[in-house]
Amino acid sequence: MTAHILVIDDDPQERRSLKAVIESRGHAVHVAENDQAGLEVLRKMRGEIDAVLLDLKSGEGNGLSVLSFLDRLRSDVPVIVQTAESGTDLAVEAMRAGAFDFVVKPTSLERIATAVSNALKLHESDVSGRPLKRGRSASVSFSDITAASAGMARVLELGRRAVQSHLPIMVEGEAGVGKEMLARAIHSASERSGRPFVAVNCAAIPHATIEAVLFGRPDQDGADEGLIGKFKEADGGTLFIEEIGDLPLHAQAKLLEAVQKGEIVAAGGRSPQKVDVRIIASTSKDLIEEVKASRFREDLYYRLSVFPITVPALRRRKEDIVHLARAFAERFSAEQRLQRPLGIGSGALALLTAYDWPGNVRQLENAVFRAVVLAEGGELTERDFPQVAAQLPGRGGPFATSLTRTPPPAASEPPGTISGSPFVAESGHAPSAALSAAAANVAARANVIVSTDESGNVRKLAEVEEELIRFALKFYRGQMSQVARKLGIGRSTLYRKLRDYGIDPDNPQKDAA
Ligand SMILES: Nc1ncnc2c1ncn2[C@@H]1O[C@H](COP(=O)(O)OP(=O)(O)OP(=O)(O)O)[C@@H](O)[C@H]1O
Repeated sequence: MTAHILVIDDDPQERRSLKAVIESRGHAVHVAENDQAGLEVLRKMRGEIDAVLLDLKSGEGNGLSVLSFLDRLRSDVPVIVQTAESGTDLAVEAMRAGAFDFVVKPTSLERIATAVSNALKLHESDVSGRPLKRGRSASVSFSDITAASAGMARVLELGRRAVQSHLPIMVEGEAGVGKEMLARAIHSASERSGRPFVAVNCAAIPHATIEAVLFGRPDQDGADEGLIGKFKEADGGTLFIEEIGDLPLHAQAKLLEAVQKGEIVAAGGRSPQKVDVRIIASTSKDLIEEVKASRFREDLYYRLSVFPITVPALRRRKEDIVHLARAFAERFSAEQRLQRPLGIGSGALALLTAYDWPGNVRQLENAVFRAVVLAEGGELTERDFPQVAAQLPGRGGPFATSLTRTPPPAASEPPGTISGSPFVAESGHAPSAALSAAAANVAARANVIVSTDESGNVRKLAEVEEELIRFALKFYRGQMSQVARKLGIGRSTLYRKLRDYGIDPDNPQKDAA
């Protein structure tokens, strides 16, 4: 299949070479000499560009505007950024802004061509195979929500309680933490589940039309088509109002009326109409601050916040990461019709847990999706998460090589390394001491149990068992029955093991013990 690749580079010589190598792979190449020209091509060919190869420069017009343009379009076009070694900060910024991959110059044209093929492979499965935001119409139940942490257990408990009441709910939390998923689960578990769940995002609708979108607009003598409005669409069901903090003040007054009286007045209309809608609002902003700054009505705030639920950021519930990653790998393996679900190696789990995930669960979901689509082995390893590795501080020379999947390590290179920085070794190879020490270090921070010791040998079973028991005691806050149940052993066995290992259940940490 011929794909359309946009190359943005100010060096005519580079443009020619890149064009030649990409065309030799059978793709059509469009070139632009700067961001502005690149944006123009993207605008004109909207939907037709399959991947962008972008040269990053420091200073103005550095290429980041291209990423923010694609972000605004909510476009999934993968962008590969190229940077000189001195521009790696910019590359990290680009990865945060959603770049698919980056290569550090000088690099071979071959490597760039591989980056482009990977990007196309991913883009193709994204477009053809993947339900973009978990099949918008699919119903979600509480059991679909992966929740291993105490923070998420609390969220689910509140969510289940909220099902019983008819009060409006306010779901707070950063972008991508799972606010909509929770709202859908509440709806599905409620007596309204047979009626529509309608979502509307205030941040995505121009202020001038938001009243009509929410409350409808009557057909004005056939002058224009009327709008039914989200309230009416959701009648009998649930209306999920996302980013409520972005609702303009004039629409806030109408929403307050709707909440107080259960009636709406269409935009430009006069007569009120009854509606029966349960409102779940969400916000990633601090609404109290918005109230203080007079951007949000206080009375509306109190009306909507009678049942607040805060979904914690993923970095505050790192215990969930391993479970989420495994669940996503299983789901995407099935979606990609792999014969067997891909597992995730301990090194990769340590890496994923050590990272802070500013884009929360959505970012993790996308990283696992990318890894599953591009995976070559039966198990995902650190190599399958180059964007994460690149952003972790304290990794030895993360920018020394390309983030693109590199060929298997040469005999002299220790296995289990990415970009020259060590992690947990893959099975079958004895890792170097430095490698294991670094792995243990990260794992200790990340609550992941490492399988090899400082000299690179497999650790004793008893040591690993002791570590796991200490972890479980901390994790379940000393709830002995829960710890025993989760470890799959009886309480008396647990007590015996505590005695054997000299673990104080009230103070399970080794240093303290
Ligand atoms: N606990 C979870 N278990 C499984 N999948 C999850 C979980 N939390 C979030 N997700 C997935 O992560 C993605 C983002 O979730 P969701 O859209 O609910 O987040 P959000 O907080 O509403 O984001 P935004 O504010 O940006 O709209 C979705 O694809 C969702 O299915």
